[in-house]
Amino acid sequence: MSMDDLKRQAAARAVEQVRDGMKLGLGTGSTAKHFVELLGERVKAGLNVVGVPTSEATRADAERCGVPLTTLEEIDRLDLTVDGADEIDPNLELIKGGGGALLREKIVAAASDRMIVIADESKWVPTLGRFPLPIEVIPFGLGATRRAIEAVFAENGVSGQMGVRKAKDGHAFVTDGGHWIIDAHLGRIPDSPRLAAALNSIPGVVEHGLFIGLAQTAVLAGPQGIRVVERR
Ligand SMILES: O=C(CO)[C@H](O)[C@H](O)COP(=O)(O)O
Repeated sequence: MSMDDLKRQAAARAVEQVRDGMKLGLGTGSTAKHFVELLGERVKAGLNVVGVPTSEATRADAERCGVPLTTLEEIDRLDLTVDGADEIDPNLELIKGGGGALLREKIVAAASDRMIVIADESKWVPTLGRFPLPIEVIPFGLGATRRAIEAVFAENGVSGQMGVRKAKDGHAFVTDGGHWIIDAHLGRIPDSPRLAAALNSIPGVVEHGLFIGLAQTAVLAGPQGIRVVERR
């Protein structure tokens, strides 16, 4: 079974949690894309839902699949967000942002009563940090922001190479919000809630990929089947 088959299986399990009338957050990435496609099939069969997309890519996918869309201006809260992740630890803390959509993903997850994270088993880790931590920054004053990030890393006992993410054309990758992303190769983040709070305090940091206390459920698909982990 391919990795993509596993991602689709996790997405299919999450679609089972969707009820008629729900307001949904629609994640970004290859796993979330399966969810949008499967949701679109149910909408065509008569399911009544609305979704808030977490990226322009997901907006395009949802439109293609016939999933009705709304915004967080038009509605106050979402019932459920389903999104992928780059890493998931046993406390259901996450690293997200490999696809560059972390800012909208976090806004949407925080506006949701429940978040289900869907992934293949390879995303499950004992400790976050093997995947480079994405940090979304304002391009202005980048040097100062980088130094402030380095100082926060030192205070939190982590270190590693940092680089501005590049697009395929070699220029800086620009997020949907018009910002840049620094990827920090930390290897291991012993206290992710503490690091997350410290990064939030840096001027110039718009958002970071540590999702703390947001996911209630992880649906992990592996060769042996599906494992569902609930927040303790
Ligand atoms: O955070 C994300 C995008 O910003 C994605 O959810 C994350 O990168 C996982 O992607 P995939 O499902 O393609 O492995």
